Amino acid sequence: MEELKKALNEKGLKFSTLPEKGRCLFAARDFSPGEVILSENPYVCVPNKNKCEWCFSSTNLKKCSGCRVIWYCSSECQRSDWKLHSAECRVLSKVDKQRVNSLTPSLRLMSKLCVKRKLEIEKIIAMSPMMVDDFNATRLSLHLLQKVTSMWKRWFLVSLGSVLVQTYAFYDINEKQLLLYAQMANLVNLILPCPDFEINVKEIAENFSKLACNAHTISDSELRPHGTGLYPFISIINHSCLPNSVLVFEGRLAVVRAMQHIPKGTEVLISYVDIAGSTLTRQKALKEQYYFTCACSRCIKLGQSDDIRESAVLEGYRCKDSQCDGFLLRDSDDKGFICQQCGLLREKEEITNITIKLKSMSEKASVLLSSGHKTEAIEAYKMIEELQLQLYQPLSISLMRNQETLIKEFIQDLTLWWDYNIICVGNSNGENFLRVKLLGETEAAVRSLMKALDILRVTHGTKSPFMVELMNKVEEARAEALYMLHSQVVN
Ligand SMILES: C[S@@+](CC[C@H](N)C(=O)[O-])C[C@H]1O[C@@H](n2cnc3c(N)ncnc32)[C@H](O)[C@@H]1O
Repeated sequence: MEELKKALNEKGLKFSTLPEKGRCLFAARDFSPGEVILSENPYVCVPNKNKCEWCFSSTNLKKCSGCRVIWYCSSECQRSDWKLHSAECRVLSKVDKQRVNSLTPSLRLMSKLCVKRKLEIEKIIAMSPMMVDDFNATRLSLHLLQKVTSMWKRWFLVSLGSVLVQTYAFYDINEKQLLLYAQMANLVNLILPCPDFEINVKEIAENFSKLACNAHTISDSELRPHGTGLYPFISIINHSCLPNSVLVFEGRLAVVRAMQHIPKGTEVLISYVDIAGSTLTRQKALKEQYYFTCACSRCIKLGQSDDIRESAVLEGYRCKDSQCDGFLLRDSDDKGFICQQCGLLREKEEITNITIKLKSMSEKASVLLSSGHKTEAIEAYKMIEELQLQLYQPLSISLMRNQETLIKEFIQDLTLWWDYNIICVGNSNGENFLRVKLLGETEAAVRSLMKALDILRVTHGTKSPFMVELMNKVEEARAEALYMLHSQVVN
């Protein structure tokens, strides 16, 4: 613990604990917007399936010739990973070929964790200042963890009797979760039968519980997930729905940057969930995955008029009268939703019909996209957008997500770039990314582009390869837009 405190102190940070949150990270000096608060390589990480173990690339992949389980895109990546993989390779090479496909990323993360701890304990590699024991397990589950061993035995017996589903119903949600961890621990035991490693099912089940609220999804600058990692220092940072910092990834390196001025003595806070959601949606997500009720300044407004309005705008329906911009609330007779501005009722039946239609259209669009029918998929997403505009508020999250999918497809096809010729900033999970919107005005496009870049400079810095490439592209786009503007004036 002393070593941890010292390491944090050197970074201008202070470790503390609060009764309602557990461990916390405080600023021990002022941080300015865009400044890196903490950057950390993972203690262990695994890529999603079919990606390079080291850099997460999905091209030029070759299987490790030792275990024939994991992939590398180059010999440099293989060399960089060898210290840890050489031990894991021995374990993985003994996995029954039939069972290789059962090695999900979370099982692999667990096996890597076991391997790394063994190497540290045997002093083959240096001990990290923070071990996995330091991670918190979900608070609610802590007292239940003692039950895990007996539970997994019970699960094993019950599953033999093929009545697992009925038995699950006896437990509350947290016990259910724990049973799942025990089940996964048992799987690790079955899949990795290795005499080198004594697998302690209880310890592994505990570690799964710790991973659930401490592991981070490693995503790229466009928020595409590539893997999962454990970052001991970063896992001390608590959540707020109004965060002062943001977590981004540069490859496998996790970087926390200040999004605003953070005065000395302030708690460093990031968002664990999509902050674009309504208070109820955010709280549900936090409760399900992290087992706590957020009491940030946004959440304490739950049920107040401002919060009700915000939720209705983000997740509610629009007025039947297309000229009215009022928000709708459920009427007391449960016939539908009433516009709070003009009093018009939007019937439940109409809403249900559009919702069913949207669901079926979205399923079809997603099948078209995943099967490579890009043009048809884009047309389908445009039709979804039209229907969503009839149902939802203009700032609706569902609408924003659909536009995000459309934009990603357009961006990949640069010939369509200028059809969607304005760029603005979207926000998801507290991280900023570029969004292109159908507005069609070059001057406004350039203004939005520069605004987007200003925000991204704060969240992503200026030196990462993503930002360097982006700034060059933006400069090109700006020059082209100015040329277009100039041509319009001349003609
Ligand atoms: C990644 S850990 C953060 C560090 C944690 N406080 C600890 O003691 O290790 C996530 C856990 O911290 C707690 N937590 C995070 N943010 C919180 C908040 N705003 N209010 C209460 N608990 C919080 C929850 O128990 C959550 O499952």
